[in-house]
Amino acid sequence: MKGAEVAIRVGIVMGSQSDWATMREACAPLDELEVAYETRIVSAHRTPDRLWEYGRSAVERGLKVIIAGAGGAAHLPGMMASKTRLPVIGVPVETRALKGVDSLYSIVQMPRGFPVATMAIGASGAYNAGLMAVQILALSDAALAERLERWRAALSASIPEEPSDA
Ligand SMILES: Nc1c(C(=O)O)ncn1[C@@H]1O[C@H](COP(=O)(O)O)[C@@H](O)[C@H]1O
Repeated sequence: MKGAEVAIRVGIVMGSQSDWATMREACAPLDELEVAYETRIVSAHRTPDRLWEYGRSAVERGLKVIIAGAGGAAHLPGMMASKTRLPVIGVPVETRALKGVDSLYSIVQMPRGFPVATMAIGASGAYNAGLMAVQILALSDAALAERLERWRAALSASIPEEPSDA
């Protein structure tokens, strides 16, 4: 749900347009569970002033959670976490040279005091980042918690008990 009328609670930022193919996966659970979000390209390396302003204004703009995805020398999630007290969920984007292990290590090894909740590499990590944002918001939103419970029950029910050849 790309927020127009409703309050935007989740900010999805990524280091480059080239991350969008991965980061769009984070939108799926937010759309399904009716959580408004915005998407922005913000780079610690290429647009440091944009990063600073985004992190500085995030709380006053009403955001509750930030999802940050980047690849390679992925400093964006950590730098975002240094600028805002909002929870930052990091998504390591897969890279050609090092398969995203470079991104993962860049994001996950934060110094004590400034954590980034780091997901798995790639599209599944981005999807889970969206879901994690929903879970955080559901802590203080009973209607969302209810939708999330139903969504989880439906997912569990869709998993077959036995494997099949089909
Ligand atoms: N890791 C970062 C940051 C950052 O961390 O600030 N800014 C861009 N990038 C990454 O560079 C990769 C290649 O970007 P291009 O495809 O634009 O050359 C992307 O995965 C992006 O996240």
